[in-house]
Amino acid sequence: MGIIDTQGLTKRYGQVTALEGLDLTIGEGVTGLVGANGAGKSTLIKILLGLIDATEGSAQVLGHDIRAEGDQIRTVVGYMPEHDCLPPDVRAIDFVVHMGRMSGLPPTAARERAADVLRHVGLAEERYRLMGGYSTGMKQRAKLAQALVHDPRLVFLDEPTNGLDPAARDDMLSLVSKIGREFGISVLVTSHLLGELERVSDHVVVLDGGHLLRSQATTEFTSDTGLLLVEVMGTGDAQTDMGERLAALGIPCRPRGKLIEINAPGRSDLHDLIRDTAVDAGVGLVRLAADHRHIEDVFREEAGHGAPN
Ligand SMILES: Nc1ncnc2c1ncn2[C@@H]1O[C@H](COP(=O)(O)OP(=O)(O)OP(=O)(O)O)[C@@H](O)[C@H]1O
Repeated sequence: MGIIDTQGLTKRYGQVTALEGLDLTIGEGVTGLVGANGAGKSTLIKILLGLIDATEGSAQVLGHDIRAEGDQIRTVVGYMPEHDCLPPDVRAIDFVVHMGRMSGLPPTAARERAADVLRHVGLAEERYRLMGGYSTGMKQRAKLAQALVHDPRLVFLDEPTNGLDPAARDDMLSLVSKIGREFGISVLVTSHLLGELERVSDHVVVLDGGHLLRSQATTEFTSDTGLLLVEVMGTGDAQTDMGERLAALGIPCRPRGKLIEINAPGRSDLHDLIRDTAVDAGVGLVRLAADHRHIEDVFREEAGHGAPN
């Protein structure tokens, strides 16, 4: 049994089928739930929280049945909704304390936990400001803090990077990773950007038009390509010099950006050869690493076109 299990889960909104016969098992750790806009990600989360009813099928969250035990589920699960839900004329500290109280924490514990989680998400001093004046990144952090205040075993984070610039996006993904690895809370995190969650997820679930397309460990997506990537540094055109020397030794290689891509799988002496060649050429070896595929590459190869995006 996983922390989330679904059997034949189906949701129809009138004529629209948002989820179709979903059979899914999700284990502990960080799971990325990816799919294009409208794939059914938010619908799945809302059904698992008991906020909306499934049309057909059944599901359990941490062993609790979603239809009969919604209250128990909400005491052990946190939820960061996709859309802005923060009252603008309330301070973050008061809001998060209130959410803690709503989840059953006594007043003192709620105040302590609220201060703790706001600090963890990077809103230390700012917690005394009204949330109406917050940037998008700060609002996302406040939403995340309220999802964590009652110390849940599992959190649902719906598009936590939405509307963030690249730096804030990176910060949010690091926070997601920290929740999973340092705090030991299991995470189900959604994104419509297929590759975005690769860095932080142990497992990836892909939805497409309400159907389950894949459910796999991230490492299975990002398998070794058999190629080696080398980066060198030196005076003049160190990359070309190194490439020409390797080619002269019969090593198939070509430039890839500022890297040299080497395609010689199965040569056991390759690492030594590259190191010796760098020494002979008088260049510094900055990087020598196996090349891994990215989740987007897997879909591009399989589908012959772009993956859900
Ligand atoms: N309340 C509703 N009434 C009617 N249709 C809905 C409702 N909520 C969602 N839908 C439809 O159900 C489908 C799945 O929507 P859902 O919001 O679950 O997808 P999503 O993967 O979360 O997409 P997004 O990233 O855009 O939020 C879409 O076709 C959407 O238009």
